[in-house]
Amino acid sequence: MSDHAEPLDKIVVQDLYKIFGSQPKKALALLAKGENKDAIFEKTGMTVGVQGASFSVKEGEIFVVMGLSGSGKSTLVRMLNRLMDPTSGKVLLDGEDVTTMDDEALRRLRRNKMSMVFQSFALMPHLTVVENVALGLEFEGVAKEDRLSRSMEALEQVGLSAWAESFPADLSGGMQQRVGLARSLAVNPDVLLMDEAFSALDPLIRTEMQDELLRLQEEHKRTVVFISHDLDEAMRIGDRIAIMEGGRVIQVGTPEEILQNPENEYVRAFFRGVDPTQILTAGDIVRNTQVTLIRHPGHGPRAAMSRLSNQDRDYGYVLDARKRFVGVVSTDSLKEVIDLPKGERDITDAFLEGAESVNVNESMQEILPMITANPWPVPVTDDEDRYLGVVSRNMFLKSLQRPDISPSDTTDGR
Ligand SMILES: Nc1ncnc2c1ncn2[C@@H]1O[C@H](COP(=O)(O)OP(=O)(O)OP(=O)(O)O)[C@@H](O)[C@H]1O
Repeated sequence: MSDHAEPLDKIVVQDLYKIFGSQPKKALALLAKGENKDAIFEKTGMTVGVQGASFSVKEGEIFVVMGLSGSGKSTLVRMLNRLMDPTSGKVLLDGEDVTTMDDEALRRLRRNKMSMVFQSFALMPHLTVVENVALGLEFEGVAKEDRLSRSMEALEQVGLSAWAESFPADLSGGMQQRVGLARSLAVNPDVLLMDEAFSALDPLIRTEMQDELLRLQEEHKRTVVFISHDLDEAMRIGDRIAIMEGGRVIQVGTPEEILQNPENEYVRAFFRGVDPTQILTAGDIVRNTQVTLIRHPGHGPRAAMSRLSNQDRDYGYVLDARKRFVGVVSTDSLKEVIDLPKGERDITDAFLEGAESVNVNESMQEILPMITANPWPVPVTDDEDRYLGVVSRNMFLKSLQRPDISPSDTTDGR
């Protein structure tokens, strides 16, 4: 039983379509007949922006929408707050249908619930930083004192309160992007829509902004829909990723799920570019706490079994008397051994194949195939073959989000 209730669906998208052109119905009819985007454009001159998108975004998660240029990411996300009107389908926010909202309801939605951060937005050079942040609120008709205090709060959240009275020209590119983020945060939205918000930044500042977003999430847990065409970014910040191809959402899942089970060649091609694995070693992310260690010899299968069951684990690591890692046992295999005639019941019989250990210095690139192929975590040993801990797929993926590991301080040979 879990202590935590499942997060609620914050946004539910149901069979959403966007056709650009004068006769959308004609294009929808052709889509229904199974014609594809290119054929429809050729026959009718109409462009299929998004077709049949259905998914939900959970409260508090960072949901990344990823895909090649022209795959429909921006169109999809702009329909969430009705910057674009869908041709058909529904978008529910907290159960309320956004697609049927009138102008007043839409204004309220954008003022209180959903705000959008763009890749490039113009800061007014003659306005101070805090006035620039307040601009969004002014636009939404918020009273002046309220505007300034909310803007100061937002600047504090992005670490720029000391710059409130400065002018944009005094700020670096990264700081200016923070001002853009602060502008959206000032609305105090439940939902942040971020359209390639960090793509124009140089790589170091981009990583810094990703960390900033993750830090803000720890404090506030907003629901974030983040468009990116960059897998590293998606894996680093995304709780789940939706992959778009030719207007369709072809796969939604955690990075781990997609990595393990890519829907098609297009998705696989994205994940071929997984790069951060090259800069992390197993030792960087090894963790001792997740496993139960079983001494061998000395513990019979029954004792090992009870240790595992006591801790609610399906597997344990077996060490020899000198604490060297010798293998893995699962409860299933232990059960089989317990059924053997007495005298033959050795824990060794229960060792699983494939739980090869890796050295602490091996890079994640090298152990990634093991991590994806095996259902259990991969044990990590030091140069003297002493067991140190395990690396699991989950930890590997999580490690991409760890701000304390930066590419510059993870080197091979540590
Ligand atoms: N206003 C428009 N009028 C006509 N076609 C459009 C319009 N906006 C987008 N499209 C088309 O819809 C499709 C999806 O475009 P969209 O901008 O949503 O893709 P994207 O994945 O966000 O691309 P990018 O990464 O380049 O921003 C493309 O074929 C595009 O040409």
